[in-house]
Amino acid sequence: MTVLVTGGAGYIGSHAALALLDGGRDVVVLDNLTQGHRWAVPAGAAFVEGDCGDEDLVRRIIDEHDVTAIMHFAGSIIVPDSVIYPLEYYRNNTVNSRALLQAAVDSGIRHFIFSSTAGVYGEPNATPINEDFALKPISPYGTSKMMTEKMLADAAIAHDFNYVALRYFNVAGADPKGRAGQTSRKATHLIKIASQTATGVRPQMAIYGEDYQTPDGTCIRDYIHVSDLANAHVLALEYLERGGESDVMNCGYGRGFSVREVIGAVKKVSGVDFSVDLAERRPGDPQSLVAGADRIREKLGWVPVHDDLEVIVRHALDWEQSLKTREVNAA
Ligand SMILES: NC(=O)c1ccc[n+]([C@@H]2O[C@H](COP(=O)([O-])OP(=O)(O)OC[C@H]3O[C@@H](n4cnc5c(N)ncnc54)[C@H](O)[C@@H]3O)[C@@H](O)[C@H]2O)c1
Ligand SMILES: O=c1ccn([C@@H]2O[C@H](COP(=O)(O)OP(=O)(O)O[C@H]3O[C@H](CO)[C@@H](O)[C@H](O)[C@H]3O)[C@@H](O)[C@H]2O)c(=O)[nH]1
Repeated sequence: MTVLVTGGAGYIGSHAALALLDGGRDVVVLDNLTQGHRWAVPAGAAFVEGDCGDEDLVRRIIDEHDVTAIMHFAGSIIVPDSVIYPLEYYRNNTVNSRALLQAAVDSGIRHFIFSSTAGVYGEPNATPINEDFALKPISPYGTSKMMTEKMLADAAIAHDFNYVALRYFNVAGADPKGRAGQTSRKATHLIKIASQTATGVRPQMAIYGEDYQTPDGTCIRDYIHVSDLANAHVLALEYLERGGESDVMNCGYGRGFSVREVIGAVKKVSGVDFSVDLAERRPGDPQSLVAGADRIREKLGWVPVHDDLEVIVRHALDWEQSLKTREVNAA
């Protein structure tokens, strides 16, 4: 009765592994460490270094660890990179997910939870975005995730498993106990970058586009605390184990903040008035993404506990400081 967590050496997967372990479950992490770190895998989880697209390896892990459910976080995650390297994104996010799914079906896995994204909606013309909105991704990243959702839906009809695809909006913050956080080698996320700038890791940052049709001209996103998101995965697993129907669910708080508001919050919480430039729009960026977040609350009984931008920012800043100490100690 073990949960296989692909991508569990990365940001969200490591928090989900912690949440599972905190709940008394056994966890095995599979990660190829292209982005994640061995030290980010929580103590208490078994670890296998390898690729989630390696069907034989996955079948072996399922067998050896008595895996009954899979949480699939492994993937390539940077929207603008996907515009430049689309085939790489389809390989890692779609082709490798197909292989993982094949191994799961072959091995009789009954429950599957997938990291999808708000990026599957593209540029919707209404807000908040509900799960039944049309899927019209505007980046290869979004399309690569949408294709995996479609595979899951078809495979769940043909085979004996149920699944939840969780469509994350913008994930941020860090474990409140300081056990995990965002460590990506190539950080692009707004709150991470602003926290790095506030803590002196970067000299300055830029706002990508101030000419959007929003109140202050900058893009709007719905920021969800990573620990609330990790908890949603545990609830989704319990739901599937109760025999819940396969479904897709948005993960967000239902409230949007502009890029300027986020930077203002980081300056306020850190007390540092760092330098911010203005840059061109970034390719593949939708103007506004805010979750319609009723379904997950109703179906999973999910009740977020960190639904506060300043709390998210505080935890992100604390993690950034702890990373600096870690680097000093490692040097
Ligand atoms: N961070 C966000 O805001 C966000 C939003 C929506 C969806 N998601 C999705 O959530 C998942 C996790 O994202 P994250 O922010 O933790 O990213 P991350 O880069 O921190 O973690 C991904 C992990 O997967 C590993 N990995 C990548 N390809 C692999 C492969 N083929 N086999 C094995 N391991 C592999 C990496 O080494 C890394 O540890 C991704 O699928 C991402 O698309 C993230
Ligand atoms: O230095 C920066 C970084 C970001 N932004 C802007 O901030 C907003 C948010 O950007 P970012 O934090 O990079 O997140 P997204 O591009 O919205 O994508 C994230 O959120 C998506 C779901 O909404 C996920 O699918 C992706 O994996 C995840 O990277 C966008 O308008 C960016 O242009 C800046 O202005 N300056």
